Amino acid sequence: MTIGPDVDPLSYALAPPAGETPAEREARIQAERDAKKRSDLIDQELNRQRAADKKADKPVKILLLGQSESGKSTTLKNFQLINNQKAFRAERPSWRAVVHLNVVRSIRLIVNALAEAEAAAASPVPPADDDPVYPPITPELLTLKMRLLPLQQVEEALLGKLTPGAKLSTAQDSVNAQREASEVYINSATPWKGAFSRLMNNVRSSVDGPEVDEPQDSRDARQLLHACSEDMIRLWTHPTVKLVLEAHRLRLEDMAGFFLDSIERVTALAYEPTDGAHIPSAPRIRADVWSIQIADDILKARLKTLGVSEHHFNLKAGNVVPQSWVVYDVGGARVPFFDSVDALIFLAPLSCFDQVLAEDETVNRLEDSILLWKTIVSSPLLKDTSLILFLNKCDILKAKLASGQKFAEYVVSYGERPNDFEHASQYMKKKFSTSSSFLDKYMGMWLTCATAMIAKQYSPEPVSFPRDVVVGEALIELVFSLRQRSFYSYFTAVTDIQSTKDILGSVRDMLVRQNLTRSRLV
Ligand SMILES: Nc1nc2c(ncn2[C@@H]2O[C@H](COP(=O)(O)OP(=O)(O)OP(=O)(O)O)[C@@H](O)[C@H]2O)c(=O)[nH]1
Ligand SMILES: [Mg+2]
Repeated sequence: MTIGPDVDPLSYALAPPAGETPAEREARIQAERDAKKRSDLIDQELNRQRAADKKADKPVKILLLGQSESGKSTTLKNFQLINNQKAFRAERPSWRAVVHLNVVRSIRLIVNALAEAEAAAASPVPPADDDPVYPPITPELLTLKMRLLPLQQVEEALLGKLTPGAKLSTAQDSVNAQREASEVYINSATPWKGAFSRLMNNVRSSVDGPEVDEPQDSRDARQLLHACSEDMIRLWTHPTVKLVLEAHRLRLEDMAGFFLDSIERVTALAYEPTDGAHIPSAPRIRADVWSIQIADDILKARLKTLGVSEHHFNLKAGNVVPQSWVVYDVGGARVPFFDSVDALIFLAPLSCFDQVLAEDETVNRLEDSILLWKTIVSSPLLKDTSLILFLNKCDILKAKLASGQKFAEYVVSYGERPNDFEHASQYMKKKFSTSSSFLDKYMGMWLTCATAMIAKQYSPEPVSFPRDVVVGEALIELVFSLRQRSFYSYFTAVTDIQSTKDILGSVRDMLVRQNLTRSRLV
C-alpha cells in the first residue's frame, strides 16, 4: 500500500494491522501497556538521576565557627595547603609581611610594658597592693628602647601597604585590652594578599640584585627591621625584660603570632616564611603527638579576621568525581545566618582554660567557648547541619599542664582528677559532647511530654493539656530532628600540618559519603 498526501504517516505507522483478530488485538494492547510501563520506569529513573546530579553539583558548604583566636583561619589555611598548594605557596610573600607585623607587635608590647615600669618608678604616688612590682629599669634598657622606636615606622609602612581595611589601634588600658588593641585586623573582603604579593615579589628581586620597583617606604621598612634585629634579640633576652613582663603578667610566648624566638631568621633580608613543604608525609607514629616546633610560619602568623570570607576548593575523595566545596571563615565569635550549610566545624581552644575574654575580663574563655557551642547546637537554623568539633590547641594544653599549671584551679568541677593532658582533654570532650546533646538538656521535659502524648493518643476520653505540652510536642520533634545529624569530635592542633591533614581527610570522606547518601534519597 502507498501513503497518499492526505494520510498522516504517524497514524499510519501506529494503526492496528489490517485483519487483526480479537486475540491478536488483546496481545498487542498488552504489549503496548508493558512497553509504556517500561518507558515510564526509564523516565522516572532519568528524572531521579537528573535530580541526584543536580544535588551532587551543589557545593558542599562548611562553616568555621568559634571564639576569636580559636584557630578558624588556621584551619582554613590547612584546607588551602592540602587542596590548593600552588595558590598557598604564591601567597607566601604576603604572609612574610604578616610575620613581620607580628614581630613588631610583640616588641611594641615589651616597649609599652617598660614605659609603664618607668612611669611607676617615677610616680610620687605609692603603689597599691595589687599594682605590679617592677624591677629597676637600667640605662642600657632605656637606650635599647629608644633605638627601637623607629620600628613604629615599619608597622605603619607594612600596614599602609596591606590595605586601607587594615587597622591598628594603640589604645591602652588593662594588659588584656592592650593585647587586644595591638592586634592587626584585616577585613576579609579586601584583597590584601594580592597587594602584598606584588609588593613582596619586587622585594624578592631586590634581594638578589639591584632593586628597581620596590617603593622606597617598604624597602626602608624591611631594611630597618633587619637593622634592628640584634637590638630586638637583646631586648627580648634581657633578664630585666623577663621580670617586667612577669610583673605585667604578659606571656608573649603564649600569644598568637609569637616569633621572638626566631628574630634572626625572620628578619633576614632573604627570609621566606615556611609553609609545610619540608614536612615529610610519612605516617606519624601517634596521631596525638603534636609538636609546636614544626608549626610553620604561615600557620603561626596571626591576622585577625573581620567579617566573613568565602573560599572555594575542588575536592576529590577516592574514585568520586571532584566536588566543589565552599569553606566560610567567620571572624570572631559571631554566628551569622547561613542557609543550608552541610557541616559546621566548631573550634574550641582547650588551652585557654586559664584565660579570660579580652572584652569581659570576668568571663573565662573556656567557659565562654562552651556557652557558644551550646548556642550553636541548639540553633534550629543549623538543625540539619553535621557538627564537627575540633578540641583545638591541644599542643599548648599539653605544654601548660606539663609545666605544672593546675587545670582544676580554673575548671573547678575538674576536682581531684590527675593534672595531665589525657584526663583533662577527655574531661573537656565529655563536657562538650554532653552539651551537644539537646536531649540531655531537655530530658525531664521530654519525658513529661512523651507521657502526655501517649496519654493523648490512647485515652478513650479527650485529654486537655497545659500550654507547655504543646511546646513540648514541638520540642520532641526538634529533638528527633537534631538527633539525626552527625556529630564528630577530634583533638586537634591545627598548626600541625600532618595531623590536621589526616583529620580534614576524614572530615572530607565523611561529608562526601553523607552527600552521596542524601543525593540518592532525592
Ligand atoms: N600552638 C597552636 N597555635 C594555634 C593553634 N590553632 C591556632 N593557633 C594559633 O592561634 C592564632 C589564632 O588563630 P586564628 O586561626 O587566626 O584564629 P581565628 O579563630 O581565625 O580568630 P579570628 O580571626 O579573630 O576570629 C594563630 O596565630 C594560630 O597560629 C593550635 O592548635 N596550636
Ligand atoms: Mg580568623
